[in-house]
Amino acid sequence: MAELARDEERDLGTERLVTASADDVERAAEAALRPRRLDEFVGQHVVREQLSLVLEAATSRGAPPDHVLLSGPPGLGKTTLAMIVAAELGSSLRVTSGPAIQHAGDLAAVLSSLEEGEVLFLDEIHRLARPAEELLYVAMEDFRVDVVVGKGAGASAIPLALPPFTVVGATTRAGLLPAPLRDRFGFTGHLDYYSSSELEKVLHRSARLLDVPLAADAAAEIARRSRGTPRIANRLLRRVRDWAQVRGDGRLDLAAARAALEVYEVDPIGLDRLDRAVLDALCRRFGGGPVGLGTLAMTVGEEAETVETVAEPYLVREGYVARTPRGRVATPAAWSHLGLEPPADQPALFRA
Ligand SMILES: Nc1ncnc2c1ncn2[C@@H]1O[C@H](COP(=O)(O)OP(=O)(O)OP(=O)(O)O)[C@@H](O)[C@H]1O
Repeated sequence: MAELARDEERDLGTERLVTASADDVERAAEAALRPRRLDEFVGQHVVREQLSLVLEAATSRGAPPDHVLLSGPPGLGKTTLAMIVAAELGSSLRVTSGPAIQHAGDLAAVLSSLEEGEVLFLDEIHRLARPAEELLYVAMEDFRVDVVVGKGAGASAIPLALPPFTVVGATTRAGLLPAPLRDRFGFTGHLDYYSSSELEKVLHRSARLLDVPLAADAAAEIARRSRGTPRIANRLLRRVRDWAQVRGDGRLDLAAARAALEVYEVDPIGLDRLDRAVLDALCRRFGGGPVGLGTLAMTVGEEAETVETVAEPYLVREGYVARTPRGRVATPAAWSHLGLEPPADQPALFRA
């Protein structure tokens, strides 16, 4: 069920400007903006410092580092960091993902083709099938895969030694990883949402790479609307660039940023049309709630899953909506964002 929700989020999310996930076309556009080395990677100071120690120590020992697990929401830089790990080690990166591996044999084929010191990036590692997961434990710990030959009672396993390599696993749901798999990672880093000033740095760096003039106040405006996520910041930057080229004078200043983001219906705190429709329904139609998810979804003309997986996570994270056992409730921040006064009989939960 959790997986269904995740897929739903991906399918529906790609149509939104403020989604944290990306489709293949966008990933191609992103490639040009990826930091290549650890010192270009903005923010995440703790993970960066810890990872840099792991990598430097391994390099000075002349041996591959411990396996690395990166967890955190989409769009915060897990893939970028995996690429950086390979670059810092001066080795090549092989990329696959949990859903791409249908059978244990697929993973055995990837593992047995690895060369010494290579980095294997396993995205969405929490979605590996159980038999593949078990094969991975052994490969990570003993650098060995057991190749099964024959079928049924006559089947036997032939151990195949692997050269030392490093797995970089990425997951948006570390909690779903079984403990034995989690334990195989010598280093685990959790990526968190970025501050506005970190996102401004990301934006200035991207603007330099795209060769567009980005004013400081425009960068601050875009950063504020980017939901703490570099992927969203870079996407909004590209839309502001479009506006400046077509409707403006090519400069990405504050007026251009505001005008472009108004066209794309991304409001001053990064809410889009659906987010605002949810808040609006909660406050104006249901007096702040509590209201059930199904009713709320029907009111905004969306499926319940869409409201739950696409709009709600950010609204809840930012404190505009609370989920209570009796239903969804608008917080005082939601009322004030809509420019409305909360009614005197607001749920007890939020009365001063
Ligand atoms: N710390 C950072 N500094 C600069 N740019 C960043 C940083 N983190 C991410 N980005 C940019 O954001 C985009 C998305 O990053 P990335 O693909 O690494 O995210 P992800 O966490 O792997 O997402 P997903 O879980 O969807 O695969 C990239 O284009 C990258 O350039």
